Amino acid sequence: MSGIVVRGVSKSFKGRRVLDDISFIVPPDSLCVLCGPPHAGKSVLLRLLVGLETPDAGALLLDGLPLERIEPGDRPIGYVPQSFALFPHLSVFDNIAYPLRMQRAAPGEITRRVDEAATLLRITRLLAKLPSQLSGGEKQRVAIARGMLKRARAFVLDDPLVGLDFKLREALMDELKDLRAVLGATFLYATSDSLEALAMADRLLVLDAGRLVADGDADAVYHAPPHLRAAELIGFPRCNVLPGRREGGACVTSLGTLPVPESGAGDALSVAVRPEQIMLLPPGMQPVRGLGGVARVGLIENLGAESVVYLDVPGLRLVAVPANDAIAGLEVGQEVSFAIPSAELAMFDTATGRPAAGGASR
Ligand SMILES: Nc1ncnc2c1ncn2[C@@H]1O[C@H](COP(=O)(O)OP(=O)(O)OP(=O)(O)O)[C@@H](O)[C@H]1O
Repeated sequence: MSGIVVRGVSKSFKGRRVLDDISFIVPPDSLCVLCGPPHAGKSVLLRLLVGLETPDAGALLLDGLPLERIEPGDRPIGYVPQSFALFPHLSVFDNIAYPLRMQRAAPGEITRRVDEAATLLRITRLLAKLPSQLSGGEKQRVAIARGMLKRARAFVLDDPLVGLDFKLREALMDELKDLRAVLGATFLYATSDSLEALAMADRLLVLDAGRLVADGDADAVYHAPPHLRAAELIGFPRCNVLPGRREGGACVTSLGTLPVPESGAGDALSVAVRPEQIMLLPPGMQPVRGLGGVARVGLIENLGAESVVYLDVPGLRLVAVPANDAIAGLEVGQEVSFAIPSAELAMFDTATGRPAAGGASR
């Protein structure tokens, strides 16, 4: 099997399991994003691939080759670590050249390869500068160039855009996607930012507390999350989670009742409601089917292209991103009717986080 294969990998530190039986494949020549909150285990997983840590169990393969048989320094994997720690006393050229010097490459080759990487990352004009003379974004480009220098079939990038302002991140995201295509390489890219993950990913892996809770096409993970934690972790503004309980063939929530078929799921259920699934209704109109009710507008955040509206209902604050024409004239404190069509809602067994089979989820 080509690409990166992670099979049944577990890792503990001092008896505390930080990766629990992780399996996935990054197909060759694709960009796969590993997304998860801080401490999920993303860095540890990438460090296992490059050989900075050793797994307790499981196998890691690249293009069919078991990585444990290859010395860490010889693995054909480029690595952009999270803390890119450039040497402050070395020029940009020497920082990028450092791994090649360690490999005792010939001076001519070093110059050629550094120039090549600098051209790709558009930092040629910075080569003579010291890190202290660079902006945050420029430092990041230098770190990426250094990671890309290796003749590698795969690259792992650990949250390479963390801490940059949004505009720069957007630009670098596009550049990294182009760069991957130019290199024709396999990328595994870790981030804790779910919007970055959705923007970057061909394929999306969601890691939560050392467990893989989603693995699939980014769009599918967003619209039909395979686990409650994936619904909660992917998307901004955050997904609303409505507590419910099974009563016969129904899931009863404080906003109404949904049909739920018999399954192995427990009686405590959670309904995931994306902010854009909440519809504000014109005055006097009541929801016909699905969930809904009357809420007081708690807060309106204008994000430019869209507005986030916080709706207070007894015991619950819902986050909504209504259609633009629905919010015209809306004011804080006002009462509004809202509806949540049931057809697109995902429902989960609260105890396990797994989909409550069938139900209203797609
Ligand atoms: N060498 C180590 N010794 C002990 N614990 C470690 C070690 N490396 C990582 N951990 C622990 O493993 C867990 C996962 O860490 P990891 O750095 O992989 O998280 P992460 O998902 O990359 O988070 P972040 O987004 O904050 O970088 C954390 O609880 C961390 O403290």
